[in-house]
Formats: sequence, C-alpha cells, structure tokens
Amino acid sequence: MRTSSPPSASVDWAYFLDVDGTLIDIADTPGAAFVDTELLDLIARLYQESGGAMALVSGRSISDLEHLLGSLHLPLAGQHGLERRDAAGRLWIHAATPEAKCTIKEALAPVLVQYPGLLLEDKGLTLALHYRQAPHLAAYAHRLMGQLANDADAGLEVQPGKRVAEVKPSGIDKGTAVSEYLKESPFKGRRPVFIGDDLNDEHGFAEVNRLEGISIKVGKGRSCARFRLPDVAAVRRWLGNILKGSE
Ligand SMILES: O=P(O)(O)OC[C@H]1O[C@H](O[C@H]2O[C@H](CO)[C@@H](O)[C@H](O)[C@H]2O)[C@H](O)[C@@H](O)[C@@H]1O
Repeated sequence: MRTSSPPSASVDWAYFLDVDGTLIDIADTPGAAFVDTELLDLIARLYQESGGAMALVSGRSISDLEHLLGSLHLPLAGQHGLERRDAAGRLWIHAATPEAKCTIKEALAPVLVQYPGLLLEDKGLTLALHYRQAPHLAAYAHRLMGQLANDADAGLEVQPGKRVAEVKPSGIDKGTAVSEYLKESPFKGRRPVFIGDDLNDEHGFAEVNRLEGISIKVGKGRSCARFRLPDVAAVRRWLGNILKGSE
C-alpha cells in the first residue's frame, strides 16, 4: 500500500504515541535514551489541549516510562499493553508468568557471559534480549528466545523489534491497549491516532485502521499504517502543528 503524509490533526482526536524511535531517537542502549525538556513540554501541552485523550503506548515498562517522564503524569501502557495506567490513574495488569520468566532468565545467564554484546532487559512481565551492540547475533538471539518461549510451554511468544527479541505472554499487544483506552473517558468516541516506528506498533496500527482512525508509521519498512512520517523530528513537528492550530 502507498502511504502519504498524514492529514492535519485535531485536538478532538485521541492520541496513542509510541516512544523509542517515534518521540525520541533510538539510542545505543535502553538506558541511554532520554526525554528532553522540549519533548516534555510538547507532550504536556498536547495532553492538556486534547482534554487528556493522550497515552504513551510503549514496549517499555510503566516504571521505566515514569523515570523518563519525571513529574509528568499521563495515561501509560507499558510492556506492549500488558500493563496499563488509565486516565483515572488505575493500574491494570494482564497475564503474568513469573515461573516461566524465571526459568528463561536462568537459561540466559550463561549466554550473557558468553556474549557480552548481548543485553538482557527484565521489564517485570517480559524479557527483552537486545543485540544492538552485537548485530551479528541477530539470528541467534531470535532463535534462542523462540526456543526458550516454546520450551517454557506457558503461552509465551517472541515480539521482535529494533535489534531486540522479547519473550512476553501472548495475545496482548498495543492494539489491546488502544481498544481498552477507547472504551473509557476521555478517549471514548474520539477518532484514534496511533504513531509508531517498530514491529510492535503494527498491532496498534491494525486496531486504529479497524476503527477508521489515523495510523502513522515513522520511517521506512513495511507497515499496515495508512500514513507515514520520515523521522522523530517530523513527528514532533506534526504534533506541534496541532497545538498551533489550537492557539
Ligand atoms: O514501544 P517503544 O516505546 O518504541 O519501545 C520499544 C523498545 O524500546 C527500547 O528498545 C529500543 O530502544 C533502545 C533505546 O533507543 C535501543 O537501544 C534498542 O535497540 C531498541 O530495541 C526498550 O529498551 C524496549 O524495552 C522497548 O520494547
């Protein structure tokens, strides 16, 4: 499908925003990513102007997102929708598989010693094996995580992403988070917008497409999103234009 620039946006819509690669540039390690004050200001203003109909929908954990956002308190969906803070501040958790996660973590311990370029991120409900520092291990990392998920026999799946293979409980994704938010105030009844750059965002795009909303893929690569923006700077400009329209 050919994709083009998204239409001018409206403060009446509901905004679902991915973080890494969408609002902030990809960094060498998860811990090296940061949210600058300009972005904090943009997010805070968009949240206010949209009447609170804005959520970050991320692969990161909610606690990690809180760390990035400082004192800014927003609706947040973390770990691909497995955990979600709604507009009223209530926390919802989907499936947890602690025993399986523990077994997989133990199995990965010697692998991390053998390959120091691999980085394991334990997010609580999921385990992400990052190979950005060792891209030649990509196939190995995906194969290994697939095998460990399968062996655990606990309803797990591998979510691929940018230089990462992540084991998570299956059946819940960013599309689930979007659909849950849209059942609640202040999201309910609004046209949904989902902006993302990675494979985990395809679930969000699909849900928004189903609802005839606005799906926006950031950067290159195959996607089911209907519109495209080239990079993080373009996303920030597009969101900033919404605010100019409301001034
Ligand atoms: O859904 P997102 O908000 O885009 O989160 C996706 C993953 O982002 C982080 O990993 C990615 O970004 C890192 C920092 O830029 C980069 O070093 C890594 O290679 C990327 O995969 C985060 O660490 C993951 O937990 C998220 O799932």
